[in-house]
Amino acid sequence: MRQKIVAGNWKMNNTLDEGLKLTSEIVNMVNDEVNTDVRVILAPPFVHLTQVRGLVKDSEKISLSAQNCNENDEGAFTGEISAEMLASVGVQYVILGHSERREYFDETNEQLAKKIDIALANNLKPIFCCGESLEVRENGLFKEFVSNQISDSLFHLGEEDLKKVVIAYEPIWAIGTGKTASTEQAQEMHAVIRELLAERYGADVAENISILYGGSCKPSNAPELFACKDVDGGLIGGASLKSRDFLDIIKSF
Ligand SMILES: O=C(CO)COP(=O)(O)O
Repeated sequence: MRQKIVAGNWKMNNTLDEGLKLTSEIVNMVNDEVNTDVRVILAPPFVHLTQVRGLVKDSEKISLSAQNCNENDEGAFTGEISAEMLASVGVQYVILGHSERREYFDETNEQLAKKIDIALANNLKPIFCCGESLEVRENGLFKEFVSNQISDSLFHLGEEDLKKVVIAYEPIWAIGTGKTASTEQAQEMHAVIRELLAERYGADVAENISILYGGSCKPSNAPELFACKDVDGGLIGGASLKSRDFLDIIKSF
């Protein structure tokens, strides 16, 4: 059975107090209401990680993620955070290749391959994001585009490392726009991704990789998205900032 996952990417939102309040609400609600085998992941800003970790560390269902890491081991990279630092404060996952980082910070597939390697070397599980712009969707080349993102950044990995990666398909035209991919569009791309993984790593490996959907996922559309055969959960932005909405999404399986 593939791991079901709902991850909340807070992006650059919440002061520390707000983040801790949100975390406490989520911890209580997950304890009280969630009895399925879904893994809940919180990805707060870097400066919240240590204290959020204090609140979630006793929860069997909740894990902690960072939103990025640098591709180098250590050194003169002012303002950056290494994978080793994240591991040292108890972080278990790291989001890599989010479209906002690709767009605003010019992250390339090649750079992301290095980030994936350094994350894995420090026992962090990458949540690797991929997804096409509206322009690429409309010119019809979206399957090739997303397949290239995945093969360029992940296909140098051996099987054991690839098994530790979670993939998040986030069509850029659906992020923060209120415009969700239809279930057909989501399922179609998730199946393309799984088939690509099967061709490179074999059907058994592909069957066990969790592929999350992201982009305007909310309580009203999560049930139908999560019911798709190849959708194993969601990477949630805006709706993860409200505990009730986030919980309702977690309970949508
Ligand atoms: O980018 C996302 C999660 O990483 C999705 O954001 P929204 O859920 O706000 O559209």
